[in-house]
Amino acid sequence: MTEQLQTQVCEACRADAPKVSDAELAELIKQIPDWVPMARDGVMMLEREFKFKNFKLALEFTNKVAELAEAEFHHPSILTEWGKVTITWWTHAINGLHKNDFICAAKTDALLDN
Ligand SMILES: C[C@H](O)[C@H](O)[C@H]1CNC2=NC(N)=NC(=O)C2=N1
Repeated sequence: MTEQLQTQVCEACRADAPKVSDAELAELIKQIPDWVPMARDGVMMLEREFKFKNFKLALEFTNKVAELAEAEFHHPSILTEWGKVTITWWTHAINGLHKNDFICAAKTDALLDN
């Protein structure tokens, strides 16, 4: 579980896929420390706010996340505002967190590097 998340790819979302355990979450979150695990309506999610100087930069980042989502065929909630983008990852098929969500959160962070 400690292999670099950024280098991994998502697997197909299956309804019978296992949710990450509390122990796995505690381990995986170490690689994505800026993300906040949270429960909304009983569904575990990972959320992070990204700050930008204006709306144009926020939108450019939004589009990069959209391309990532399509490449991995795993899609987040994206809230795009002036100077801020809030990304929330969870797996709809299992109503909770799958390793895919951690991989995509790590890949989202990597979008800031380029
Ligand atoms: C049909 C189903 O929506 C697809 O297999 C994919 C699309 N993208 C997805 N994204 C996320 N976050 N969770 C899913 O379960 C999911 N399923």
